[in-house]
Amino acid sequence: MPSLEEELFPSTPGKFKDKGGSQYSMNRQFHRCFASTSTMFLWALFLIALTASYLSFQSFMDSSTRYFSSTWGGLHWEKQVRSSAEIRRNNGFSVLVTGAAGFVGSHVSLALKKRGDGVVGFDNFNNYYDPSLKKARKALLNSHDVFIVEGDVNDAKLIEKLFDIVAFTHVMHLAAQAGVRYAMENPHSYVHSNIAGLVTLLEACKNADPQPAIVWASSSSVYGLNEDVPFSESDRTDRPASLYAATKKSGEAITHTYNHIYGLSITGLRFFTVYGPWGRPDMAYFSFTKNILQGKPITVYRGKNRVDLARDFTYIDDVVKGCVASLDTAKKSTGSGGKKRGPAQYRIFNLGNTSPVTVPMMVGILERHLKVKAKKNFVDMPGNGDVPFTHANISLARRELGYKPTTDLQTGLKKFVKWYLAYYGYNHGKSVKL
Ligand SMILES: O=C(O)[C@H]1O[C@H](OP(=O)(O)OP(=O)(O)OC[C@H]2O[C@@H](n3ccc(=O)[nH]c3=O)[C@H](O)[C@@H]2O)[C@H](O)[C@@H](O)[C@@H]1O
Repeated sequence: MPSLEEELFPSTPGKFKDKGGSQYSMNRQFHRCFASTSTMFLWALFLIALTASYLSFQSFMDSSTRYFSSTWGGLHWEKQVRSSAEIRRNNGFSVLVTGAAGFVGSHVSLALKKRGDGVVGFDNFNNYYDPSLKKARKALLNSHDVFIVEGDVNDAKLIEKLFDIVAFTHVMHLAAQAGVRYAMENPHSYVHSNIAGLVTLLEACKNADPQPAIVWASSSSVYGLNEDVPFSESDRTDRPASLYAATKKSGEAITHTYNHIYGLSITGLRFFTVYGPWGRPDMAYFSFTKNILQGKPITVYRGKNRVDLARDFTYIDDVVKGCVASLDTAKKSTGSGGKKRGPAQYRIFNLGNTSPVTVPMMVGILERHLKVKAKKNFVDMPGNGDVPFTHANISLARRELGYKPTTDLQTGLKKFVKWYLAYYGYNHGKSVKL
């Protein structure tokens, strides 16, 4: 005899043999029908309860994850933000520096703090390159009373909170997914930081009252396949050679929209291969130094017809002066309550050095400073987003910002090598840090 369970939930279709007809059969059908309706009802209830408990569990998990992983909030945290933002000079600024634990961000933060501006840093400490270097930069900034908020530029709530606490006069937006060739490995990280993150930040700036003026990092890579030298701001930038360049170019278009609709004051800076102490380990001069000291070979790319690649390498201190001058000359944003009250400033500047150096020449300078011969493998430039050369025309920045780079590659790399040896020692990664 089949059990009730078997009757209600027959395990095989073969069990339904009675096609009906008899009273007994009709009763059974009625019973079956009633039983299946009430069962369906019970099941529906069960599913609703299950869904509801799943949803509340999810929201509990969300809030608890946020609570546990959150490194922001609370009275002490707010006090740190406020104190870091304190202005200590007449007519000084309070600046939110995104990417403050990064290469350019840490240098700019220090320069601003040293002259008496209030600086609040912001960084997500991601592991694109060794986060311990970012932590070391953070420690350096902390020792100069610059507090770095740990967070992602996509975190709208956190940015909004920062604007609630501090009426930032300026935002120096340097947080980005950098690196030209890595874009082929991890394309979405570029969209996440350089596009989505940028929009989130601009939304917060647009809503802030007063609105800050924004200075942000574009890139020389936007010139892409441009062949007019030197590169001028008015040259074509619609032929990017990498997704990285495309996201920076998009950033220029996006910031223009926010300037046009909401009156945000915008200055975009096209950096040209910035290098120096506390630099980025993913960049060629840095990774070459590491390999040369460890006796490992380096790969030197060559362009078409074996032409050497060249870059307008720009020293960090020169770039910092350009960044600070951009903040100093930025006009106020004109919007409030999400509405533009009048036309706002929109600028783009090249911050380069105006004297390109070939990659093999850069290696030669490193060899001299390191007193070690490099093992060079020359390889044809892979089609991975690289451009053959960059060369900045800086007349506009000179005229409008008083920008005047003073450090040649020889001098700048000497300072870099000195820092590198003090920081890592001669055998980076193989011996104890000095
Ligand atoms: O100024 C810019 O627009 C860009 O400058 C650099 O990009 P890049 O000039 O490609 O800098 P590196 O990655 O340090 O490369 C410098 C040169 O060395 C070459 N290289 C790189 C790596 C390598 O193993 N071998 C090699 O010959 C590259 O082809 C390039 O010509 C930065 O990485 C970007 O974030 C920045 O936006």
